[in-house]
Formats: sequence, structure tokens, C-alpha cells
Amino acid sequence: MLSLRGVRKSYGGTPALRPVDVELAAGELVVLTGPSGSGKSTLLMIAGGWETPDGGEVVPHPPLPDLPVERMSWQDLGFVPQSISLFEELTLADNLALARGSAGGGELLEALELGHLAERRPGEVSRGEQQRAAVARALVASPALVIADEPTSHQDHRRAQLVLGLLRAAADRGAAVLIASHDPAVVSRADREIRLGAGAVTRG
Ligand SMILES: Nc1ncnc2c1ncn2[C@@H]1O[C@H](COP(=O)(O)OP(=O)(O)OP(=O)(O)O)[C@@H](O)[C@H]1O
Repeated sequence: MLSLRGVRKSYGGTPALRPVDVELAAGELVVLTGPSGSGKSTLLMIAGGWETPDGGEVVPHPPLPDLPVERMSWQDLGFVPQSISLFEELTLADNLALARGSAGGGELLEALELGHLAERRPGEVSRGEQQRAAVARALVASPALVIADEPTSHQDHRRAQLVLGLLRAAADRGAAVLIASHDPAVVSRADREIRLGAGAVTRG
């Protein structure tokens, strides 16, 4: 589903991501771990096609359309950004409808204990509720590839399990799911862990 071979990235000459290989198959949930600054978010942005690596190869199967992140197709790729990034002027239900291309997704909101908040806008719900809505949006169009950046970072233990249960179920239905996380609960539900080293490269 997704192959990254030797991808690396620097910003202003400072390495953000050291060369890394990631192979992600359909039906697999893989977690990226590593210290803060080790390049997890950078790798996810490269995997989603929003950042260009300085070297290495990225092969999504099937190829992702060449669209900026704000115009991405949620049918191809479900994305939970670290910044959450729901449309502020739309209700939670309408955020899902936009991703799905039609109304629906109520059962996902219910499963994430958001059913009673469906008609509220993101600014009218908590950060954790916004994050769960972003997870629902990523899954609502049943994409073949799901990329999630710390999707449990604003959740209590019980809600983290709800989020993980849905991401695990997406993988079990055949999606390829790539998650960056520090959360041991995520690692415990993953099929594999890929650990990134420290971001800085020792020279000399
Ligand atoms: N747009 C950018 N410009 C300059 N430096 C950047 C940029 N994006 C990331 N970096 C740097 O690249 C390194 C890797 O960042 P990244 O966000 O990928 O790490 P991370 O492992 O996701 O960290 P965290 O766990 O704290 O979210 C960091 O040192 C960061 O400061």
C-alpha cells in the first residue's frame, strides 16, 4: 500500500528525518515512535504527499492524487493532523459530510461519544472532542490509507481506547493505517512499531 525507502528531509541544513524505510501493507496498523523532534510528523507529511523528501523514494499504491492538503480527497486518504484542522465554520456533522461527499457518519460520531455534539461547530466543543471528530472525518469515507498524527494526544484512557478501536477496525477491514504516537496504548494495538532515532545527526 505504501513504501518509503531511504526517505530523508532537512530544513535549512538541519536534519529533520534521517533516512528511514517504511513498508505498510493493506490491513496493517503500524505505529511510528521516537523522541520529540525525531521526525515522526515529517515522515507522515512525506507519506501523505504533502512534503517532498530530499532523497529516497515514496510509492503509494494506488498513487495518491497530487493535491494540496486542504484539497485532498478523503476517499483516497484519511488524515488526522496533529493540529486537528476541522473547518471552523462547519458543524461536526458537516465536517464529516464534506469528507464523505454526502450526509452520514452519524454512527461514527456516536461511537466516539460525539452524537449529541453533531450540530456544534469545532469552537463549541473541547479539544479532545475536536480530535475525536477529526478521527471520525478521517474514517468516514472508508479510505484505503489512514495517516494519524498523535490521534490520542487529547484523550483520556477510555476515549483513547474508542479512537484506537476504530483505527484498529479500519485496519482489520483492509485499510493501511500509519500512526505517529508516544502513547503506549497505541503501541499495544499496533501490528508493528517503527522507532525513529534522535533527529540530530552526529557529524565527524
Ligand atoms: N517546517 C519546518 N521548518 C524547520 N524545521 C522543521 C519544520 N518542520 C519540522 N522541523 C524540525 O524537524 C524536526 C522533526 O520535526 P517533527 O515535527 O517531524 O518531529 P516529531 O517527531 O513529530 O516531534 P513531536 O513528537 O514533538 O511532534 C524537529 O527538529 C523540528 O523542529
